[in-house]
Amino acid sequence: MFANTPYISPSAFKRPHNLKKMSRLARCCRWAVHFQKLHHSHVQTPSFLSSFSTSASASTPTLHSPPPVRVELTEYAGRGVFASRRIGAGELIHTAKPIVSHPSLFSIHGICYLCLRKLPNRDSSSGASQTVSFCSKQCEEQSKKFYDVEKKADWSRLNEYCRLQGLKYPLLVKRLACQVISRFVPSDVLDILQPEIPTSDRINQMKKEVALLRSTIEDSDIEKERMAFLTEEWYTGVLSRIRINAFRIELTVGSYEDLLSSAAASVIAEAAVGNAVYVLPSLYNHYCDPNVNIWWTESVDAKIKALRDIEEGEELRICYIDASMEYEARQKILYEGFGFRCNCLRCVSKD
Ligand SMILES: C[S@@+](CC[C@H](N)C(=O)[O-])C[C@H]1O[C@@H](n2cnc3c(N)ncnc32)[C@H](O)[C@@H]1O
Repeated sequence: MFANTPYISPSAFKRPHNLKKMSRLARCCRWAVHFQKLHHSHVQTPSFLSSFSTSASASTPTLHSPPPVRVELTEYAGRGVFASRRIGAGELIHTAKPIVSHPSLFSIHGICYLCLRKLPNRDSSSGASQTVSFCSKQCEEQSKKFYDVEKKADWSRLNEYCRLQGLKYPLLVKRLACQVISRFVPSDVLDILQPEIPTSDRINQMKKEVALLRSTIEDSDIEKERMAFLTEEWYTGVLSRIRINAFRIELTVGSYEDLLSSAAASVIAEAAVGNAVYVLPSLYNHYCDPNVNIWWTESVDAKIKALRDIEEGEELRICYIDASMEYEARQKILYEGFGFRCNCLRCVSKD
């Protein structure tokens, strides 16, 4: 299983030339240590750690070969993902399972509560009295631990808060908190990801949210000591990482019926079925003319595919936003959402 985690180049650990490099190095070392801690942890190993798979051709993924990538420090953006061999256009580079996922409140009754797969004959927008469902015994089994915790509490206040404010990430934190309480993942599972630096407004908002989350869990019969991790510091750290690293999951259309319902959903609300955070996909940097693409077909399991031929040693980059947007709009969203100004060739030529 550990063999399937991406390779970190030893050169990333050698002869730092200056302090900036040393601090980047320290972050990279912490990341490697986290992988080891997770691997040796007595906590049940979550499925995302064994999820990397790759293939020589997109149609025949093999489960146990490591992906043809390595994680290294870049000159401009902390860590990045690089090709460890030549990769052909169209090749499925790897797949990934999420650390944490949650359906959007709009889709919640029409999709599997764990893998976000569409449930047959379900109208996603129907009544709030409906309970959530799983698409298979396997998803039900995998969710059992955190769902047993979740079922003990009344989440209506948190759901209402998210609905009114148009927020989705507190739902991911709620799910993660239930996973930690049920000992499905350690409380520091997201620490390997880069956090955003929150503004003071955001910090105040997060203080309110953690109070809401704590009081909801306190009102259930979960033992106090199992929620000791749930502090303002934990919530802020987790949400700051989710904000930079969460993916909005839009399933690619499979049938004519799917096409109609996704068209309807995009008019009524939005086409995303939910949000999720992964490990390896979160290490890809952004480029406005990307060489790889991340996409979802029937479930939350992500697929990373080469958009063109990639040489060994080339950095693999995805586009975080809608690449068809104009230069100014792209710069604004990247700066406000991800905290950086893009210097890619398209942006330099203001394309
Ligand atoms: C999802 S993380 C990507 C992995 C990250 N480099 C790391 O070390 O964990 C997104 C963050 O990486 C940095 N980043 C990604 N693409 C960038 C780019 N094209 N230029 C500058 N910074 C970038 C930004 O700080 C951004 O908020």
